[in-house]
Amino acid sequence: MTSDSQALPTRWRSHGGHGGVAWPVARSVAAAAADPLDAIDLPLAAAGGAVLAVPLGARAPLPSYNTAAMDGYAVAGRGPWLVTGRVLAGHTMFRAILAGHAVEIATGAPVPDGSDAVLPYERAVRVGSTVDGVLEPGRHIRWRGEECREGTEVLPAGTLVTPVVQGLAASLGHDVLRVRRRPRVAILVTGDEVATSGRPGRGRVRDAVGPVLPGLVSWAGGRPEAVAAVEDRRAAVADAIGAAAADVVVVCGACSRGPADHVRGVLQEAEAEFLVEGVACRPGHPQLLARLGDGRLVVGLPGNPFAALVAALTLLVPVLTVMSGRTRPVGERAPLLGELAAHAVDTRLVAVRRTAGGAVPAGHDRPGLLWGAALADALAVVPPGWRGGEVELIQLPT
Ligand SMILES: Nc1nc2c(c(=O)[nH]1)N[C@H]1C(S)=C(S)[C@@H](COP(=O)(O)OP(=O)(O)OC[C@H]3O[C@@H](n4cnc5c(N)ncnc54)[C@H](O)[C@@H]3O)O[C@H]1N2
Ligand code: MOO
Repeated sequence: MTSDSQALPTRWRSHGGHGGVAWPVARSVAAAAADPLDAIDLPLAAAGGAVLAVPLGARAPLPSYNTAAMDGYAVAGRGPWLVTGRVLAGHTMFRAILAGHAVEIATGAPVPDGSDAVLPYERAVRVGSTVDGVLEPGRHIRWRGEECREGTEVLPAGTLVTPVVQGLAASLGHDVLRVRRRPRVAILVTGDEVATSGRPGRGRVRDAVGPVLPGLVSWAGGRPEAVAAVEDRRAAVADAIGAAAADVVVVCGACSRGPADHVRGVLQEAEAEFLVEGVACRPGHPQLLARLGDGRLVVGLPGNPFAALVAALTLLVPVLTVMSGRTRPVGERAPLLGELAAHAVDTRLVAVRRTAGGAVPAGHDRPGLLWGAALADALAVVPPGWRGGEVELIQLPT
């Protein structure tokens, strides 16, 4: 939750024309509408992308035994040393050696008690069964617990479980991680003109939003259900929303005010609480956020694909970020380069590429096409009346 969201009323309504709540307010209302989900235990391999619900601790000292850091000889006392055997990684046959003795040792093998150092092969002179060299006490041994003591808190709660964290957790002896449950997201795509394969013919348009949402949802911390196509009939939209077993239901299309735009009507009939109903931004103003009586959140996205992407980044991503326990990103700012006119009352979301000198508009960012967004790596947030200078950048899904 951001500080600007705390004093906000819970319900915001569009106020005529394009109108709608200010874009930054919509984003804050979305974040404030969600709470982190419960903590669950997941097998290590399945925990990627979730957030630690509790700190990650070391279940063993690391290394867990005195370990050879080089291939060579573990030596005890002063040289030359009598070589009494060989110990490889994974083998523990030499518990201890006496002063004047050495064992050949592989990197990763347990160093026998009594050893003073490991003498690497490169520094060793072997003659028959004796070896000699300059003893550097303590060298080339990773001592038990020197990297991390048992019980040490290594990562705080709230850390995103990345592949690197999964590797670290394995080193520390974890098989299961306690993480925040990731929100389940149902994805409904409406529109009788929408086709899911082939070349779009007359009166048909390829679904360009269904292919975006699963990746965007995962990237933002959620777990997408399979995309479901929904007929442009009120009962079909109502049934699909009603039956969606999810924490968040995303509906694409049918969010405006035309004869086939059923989402608002269905939500009104269900006595949903409207939290955002129209946002003063371009593109993407016909977007909405509502809470159903059973607590599920519904995010309505406009049908135009770039407008849908903008709306998903405005409402859906903050909701999923909070539910999944992730940290909301600190607003990145950069100068906006090139000729660009702000809108008088609406926030513009402009597809840009980051460069060393600032953000450069990618062009091709009409509401109906994802061309500009596909060329871009961020959206520039251009406030109404902006006259130049730095703007906020929001990350596009990767
Ligand atoms: N009287 C008004 N009409 C419209 C307004 C308005 O304020 N008053 N806003 C316009 C804007 S802006 C947008 S955006 C659209 C949003 O309308 P809907 O959310 O109801 O979306 P649809 O009407 O279903 O579709 C709009 C457009 O996008 C195409 N579409 C739909 N779904 C997909 C998809 N999955 N993939 C690709 N393209 C899709 C659809 O064919 C339409 O061309 O409303 C305006 N009208
Ligand atoms: O706001 Mo619409 O979303 O421009 O195409």
